[in-house]
Amino acid sequence: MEDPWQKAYDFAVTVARKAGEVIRKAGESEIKVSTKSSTVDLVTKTDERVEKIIIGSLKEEFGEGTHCFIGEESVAKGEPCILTHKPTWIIDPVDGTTNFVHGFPFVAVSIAFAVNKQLEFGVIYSCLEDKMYKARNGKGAYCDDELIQVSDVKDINKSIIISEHGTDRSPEKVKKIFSTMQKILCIPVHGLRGSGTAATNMCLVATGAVEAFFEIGIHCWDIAAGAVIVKEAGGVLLDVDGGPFDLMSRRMVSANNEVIARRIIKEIEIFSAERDDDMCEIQLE
Ligand SMILES: O=P(O)(O)O[C@H]1[C@H](O)[C@@H](O)[C@H](O)[C@H](O)[C@@H]1O
Ligand SMILES: [Mg+2]
Repeated sequence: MEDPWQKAYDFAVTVARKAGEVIRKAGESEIKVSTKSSTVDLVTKTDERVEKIIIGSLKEEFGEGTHCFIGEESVAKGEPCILTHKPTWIIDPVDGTTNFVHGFPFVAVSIAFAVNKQLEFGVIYSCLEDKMYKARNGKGAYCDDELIQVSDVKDINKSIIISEHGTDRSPEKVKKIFSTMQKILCIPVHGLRGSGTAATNMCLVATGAVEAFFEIGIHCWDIAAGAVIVKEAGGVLLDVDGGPFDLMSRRMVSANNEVIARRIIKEIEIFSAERDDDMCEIQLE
């Protein structure tokens, strides 16, 4: 049967590579930082420029009317962040902006595509490592055309777990984040890690380099592509309270299997994060 989204998938890979080249070549002035709101959420000219390139290319190829776009920088400028039944591109032009600014070598372009509120495919280009991760619903996950698979570790004591601190520095949230990390470290696990980009972290789960990655406070554009890649590599996605994964909830556990995911969930101290789709006042559907 003909796949209606094959062209979109191939195009996403091409656009992600093109965006990654722009990031790699960014000059001094394009790395200059401004800070969003009261957090330490950094943004550079490159974030904005790359998002324009990606959305511009997609609009040119697929038309503005039929496809919708949720992009980190567009939402920051007031565009709606609502997932409707329409074909929707979910884009993080530079995942790991803080890394990018500091020259810490993990920066990713993340592009996902959803139809009828279901994720159809995800593409993550880890542009400084030059690794292209991609997955389509029901068709497996790949890194540079090689099939990837999550680890088969079921014993939490033999695991490496990734967690991030996010960008919110309110003391009560930071306290909960570190308390959770302490509890997980002392289970004990082999180690705790963090690459500074949710997209790359999810690729590390998908390749079996780590057993799990969880975070509260991430956004749909950080994790949409990674969600398809983890699932297609044989992993699981859950909410931090053990319920079903919700892309717009700003919280997620991704893991190699449910045993590991649920063991971590037991230790997570949950704090509130405003939903992505509550950030917008206009409801489109
Ligand atoms: O803002 P960008 O796109 O760089 O993304 C975020 C990361 O992906 C998070 O895991 C991470 O914890 C931070 O919140 C970071 O901001
Ligand atoms: Mg991001």
